[in-house]
Amino acid sequence: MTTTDSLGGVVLAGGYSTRFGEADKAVADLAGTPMIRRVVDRLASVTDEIVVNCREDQVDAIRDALAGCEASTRIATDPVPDQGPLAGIRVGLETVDREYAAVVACDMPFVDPALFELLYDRARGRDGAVVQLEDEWYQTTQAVYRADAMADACAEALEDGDGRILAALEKLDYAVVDEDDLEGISGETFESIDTQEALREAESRLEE
Ligand SMILES: Nc1nc2c(ncn2[C@@H]2O[C@H](COP(=O)(O)OP(=O)(O)OP(=O)(O)O)[C@@H](O)[C@H]2O)c(=O)[nH]1
Ligand SMILES: [Mg+2]
Repeated sequence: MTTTDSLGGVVLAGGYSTRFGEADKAVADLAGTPMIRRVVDRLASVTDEIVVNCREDQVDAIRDALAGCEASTRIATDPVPDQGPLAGIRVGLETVDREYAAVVACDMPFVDPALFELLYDRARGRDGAVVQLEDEWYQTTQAVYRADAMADACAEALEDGDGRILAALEKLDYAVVDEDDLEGISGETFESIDTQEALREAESRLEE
């Protein structure tokens, strides 16, 4: 991994989207554009290298969904599928060639790129920056991490048999960004589309 002053990006797409039904939510159409493409396009405005993590059997469909994207993306597949998001973060961060990387899940089509600028700023000199909303979990799938530190922490947590993203985070020196720091950031940024119903609801808003 090299040290540059630029930010890389990792898009997590290796899950089975069971709440979504038969289809893969990563490539699901949201108002004419696949969800993952929306995420990549937004991430591309603040990063100069994007790695998509998924399973081997998703590669063709994801390549199709990203065809013609302005941002060039590399795909890094899970050596073993279904090991949880922590394993996906590890693969993505081991592949990305930047000191810091913005990590975002493929089902967050309204992700605000400005959030990553804020998180990158807070993360510098440390191992990462993560938002904690009031009374809520850390937003670990929309965060900035020092790639090698978080990849190592993920590997250690997985070796310990602890697949929680928080188990990896606890090993890091990370900055916490709270709600008061999010002025100017879109309120929709953390919305994740987990079900067909959520997809339809998001679609109706986009078509308003
Ligand atoms: N590589 C990898 N990524 C995963 C795995 N499970 C979830 N993810 C990713 O982590 C992010 C958040 O996970 P979820 O929203 O629970 O997605 P999901 O697991 O595909 O969907 P559900 O089956 O409905 O929980 C998504 O971007 C997923 O693609 C996994 O086992 N391996
Ligand atoms: Mg899941």
